Amino acid sequence: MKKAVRVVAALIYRPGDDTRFLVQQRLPGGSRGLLWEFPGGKVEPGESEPEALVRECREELDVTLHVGRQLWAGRHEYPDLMVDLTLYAARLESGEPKTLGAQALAFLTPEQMRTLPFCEADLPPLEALVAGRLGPLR
Ligand SMILES: Nc1nc2c([nH]c(=O)n2[C@@H]2O[C@H](COP(=O)(O)OP(=O)(O)OP(=O)(O)O)[C@@H](O)[C@H]2O)c(=O)[nH]1
Repeated sequence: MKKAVRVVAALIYRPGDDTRFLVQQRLPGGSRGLLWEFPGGKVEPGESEPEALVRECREELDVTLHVGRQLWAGRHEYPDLMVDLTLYAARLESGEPKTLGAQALAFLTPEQMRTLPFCEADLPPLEALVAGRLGPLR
């Protein structure tokens, strides 16, 4: 059976600017290398989704988040992996994002994001974001 992973990701905005969100480009070489995605990662056993998000973003970006509403959840089947992806809104509480685990980082509008090659699992929430269908961030 194909491996299934629970992945949590965040639509991260800076306090006072909820028009741009942080996206990252994956490192080259690995699965989905150089594609763009929302920061986050796999949920570890015993962890809540918000806890996993806070941990991943501390490890990968060296920032502290305040995790808010769940915005979207869905499943995507890749050739190698089944991903159960949940997307949360999150406010950047402290720290300036660093490229510790990514090729590149950018704060972009949804329209700008759409011009980049994103991981396939992110396309439905990205379209919903562009269409204003994800609802309020808070
Ligand atoms: N963080 C994150 N992962 C995503 C997104 N969309 C998506 O398909 N994924 C996939 O979810 C999986 C888990 O994410 P990860 O960041 O922990 O995976 P990884 O391959 O870098 O970690 P690993 O080397 O420990 O396996 C990856 O296969 C990744 O491609 C997204 O928006 N954010």
